[in-house]
This record gives sequence, C-alpha cells and structure tokens, in this order.
Amino acid sequence: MEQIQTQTTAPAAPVFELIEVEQVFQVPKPNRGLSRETVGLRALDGVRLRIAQGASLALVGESGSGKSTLLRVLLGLDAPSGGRALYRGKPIREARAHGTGFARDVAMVYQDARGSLDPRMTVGALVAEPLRHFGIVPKGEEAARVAQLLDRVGLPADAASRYPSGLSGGQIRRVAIARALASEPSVLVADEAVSGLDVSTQAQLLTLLRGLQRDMGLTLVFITHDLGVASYLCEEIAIMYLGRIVETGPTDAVLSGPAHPYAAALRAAAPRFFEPIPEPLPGEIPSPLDLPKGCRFSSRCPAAREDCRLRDPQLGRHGAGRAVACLHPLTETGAQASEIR
Ligand SMILES: Nc1ncnc2c1ncn2[C@@H]1O[C@H](COP(=O)(O)OP(=O)(O)OP(=O)(O)O)[C@@H](O)[C@H]1O
Repeated sequence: MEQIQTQTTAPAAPVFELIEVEQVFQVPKPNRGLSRETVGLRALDGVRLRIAQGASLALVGESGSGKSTLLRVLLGLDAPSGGRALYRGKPIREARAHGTGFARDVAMVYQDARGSLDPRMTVGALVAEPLRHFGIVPKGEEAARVAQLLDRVGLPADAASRYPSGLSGGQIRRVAIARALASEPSVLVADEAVSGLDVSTQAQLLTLLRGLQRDMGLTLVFITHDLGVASYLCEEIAIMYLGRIVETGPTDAVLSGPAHPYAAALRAAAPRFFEPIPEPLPGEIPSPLDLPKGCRFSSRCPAAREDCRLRDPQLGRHGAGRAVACLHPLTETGAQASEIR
C-alpha cells in the first residue's frame, strides 16, 4: 500500500514510520448491567504516517480523534495492538527498551508543563537533571550548560535559582523546553505546548519553538487544536478524525484548499482575528463504539452522498505530497471534485 510521506522534498530516512497502526482498548460494554463484558474501542485504525528527519508535523483533530493515543505510540509508551510503529527502522518499543539512545533523542514537552516539574527543585536543578542522567557534560560544566539552555529559551540567568511556583505560565513552558533540549535531542514532541496562555505569550513561545526547530534542524511533532498554531509552526499537517488520518500534506496547501470536508469544516470553524465567533463544527463526534457505516465522517458531513454511507474511504494520494480519505474530495473552490469532472 502507498505510504504517506510528511515531507515533500528530501527522501531522508524517516524518524518515525507507522504502518497500518491500530490501537484497540478494551472498555466496559455500554449498558452491560452487572456483567463484566468488554468491547474493543478502536482509538487508532489503519494509521499510516512517515515523519522524515527535520520535518515539522502538526497533528490536528477534535477531542477524542486519537492524537494522544498516536503520541503515546510514537513515544513508545504504549505498544500498538496492530500494525508496526518504527523509529529509524526499528520497532519503537524495542528502541525505547534498549539503552538510553531513544530517550535522549526523542524529547517531550507536556501539555501540563507545571505538573511535569518537581516543585521542590530549582529551575537550575530541573534543567541539570537530564544533563546528568544522560551524561551530556562533565559535572564541572553543568552550571554553564544550564545557563546556556536558559538563555536559548529566553530566560534570564537568575531564573536558575528560582522555583516553579514563582514562575508565570509562559516561563514554566520555557523551563520545560530547556529541559527537553538538555539531552540534545533531534526530535521534539509537544502536546498542546502553548495552549491556555494569553495570545502574546503564545506568540512568543511559538516564535521560540519555530526558531529552535529551524536552527537545530529538529524534527517536530506538535499536537494542537489550533489551526493557526499548526500553520505557523509546522510545514506538514495530519488531520485526524475518529482514529484515522483523513487528510495530510503541506500545511499551507491543506489549509488553503482542504480536500476533506472535515478539514474544510475545521478550517471554517477556526477563529480569526476581528471576525465574529465562528459557528462550531456541526454535530458531535460519534462514539468510537458506535461508528457510522461507510465513511466515519458521513454522519456530520454536509456533502455526504449515498455511497459515503456505504463505502469506507481509505487514505489515497491527492496531488503533490497530499493524501485524503474521502470518496468525493473538495476542490480548492470548495466544490466536490466529482461534481466538476
Ligand atoms: N487508556 C484508554 N482506555 C480506554 N479508552 C481510551 C484510552 N485512551 C484513549 N481512549 C479513547 O480513545 C479515543 C481517542 O482518545 P485520545 O485521547 O487519543 O484523543 P485526543 O484526540 O488526544 O483527544 P484530546 O484532544 O481530548 O486529548 C477516545 O475515545 C478515548 O476515550
């Protein structure tokens, strides 16, 4: 089957490759009464993705679409229940289990940055911890490297002696980024790393992350609900719906001319400055335990036709570096391509 590449240019060896990845969780059966019956919840379903070295990929989708589940597979925290998840050609779980190479190379910035930092440690000690753990510099050089890292993320040198409780939300995120960079990773994975902050702090952090990604050639995987953030930070985008990637390709191309009606709906629902609050996406994401027949977006799709309720579209190539899982993809004008053929 065709592989979807997240970078349109260099055919570099992928950092991550997901091949038909599935993740099924056993959950209590609805209305099971007192029985212990369970049912499989398909949180990821046939996900194919290639993330090349130096790529920046935004994973976008509504709550429950499977972004965090995908992230846990990429980080090797969970083994997928089906398919293959590879890091530089090796199963991710194996790479993670053997030695410290994977943990050093793949750094994570968590959504709850404050919760991920020990409040009893100073910022200096927090940033020094991974330096020591991975043996990055001799002990005598630790303080200088901590100062360098704090400077790189835009924190003053005296931040080293402060405690997390005395820092603002934006400063806390900078500490989390400094800690992530301490192991000299080539991959940075971030989950909603700028959400919940005011607009100007968000903008400063996005500028920082984009600078780091470009200057250090980092591979960036960024989970976000915010298409503006995706478009500023990431060259590639993968849009998820109910455990599937429904559209992927260069962010600008996908957002300026979405081919999947779900991508179009997300874009239409995205807030823009100086515009009235947009309409939310119509309808609710169905329960993954009760998926619509045929295309899983058909129950909410304004353009669904009869065959959409019968046939389940697979992700297939759609123009340069793009792929879409839709029987009747949209053209750039928003019309359905099948209408004007
Ligand atoms: N450990 C688990 N056990 C059972 N179900 C799970 C588990 N983790 C996730 N799920 C289910 O899998 C589906 C995908 O969840 P996931 O958290 O990956 O979505 P998400 O897109 O990251 O959502 P959010 O933006 O709210 O974090 C949801 O239906 C969720 O309830």
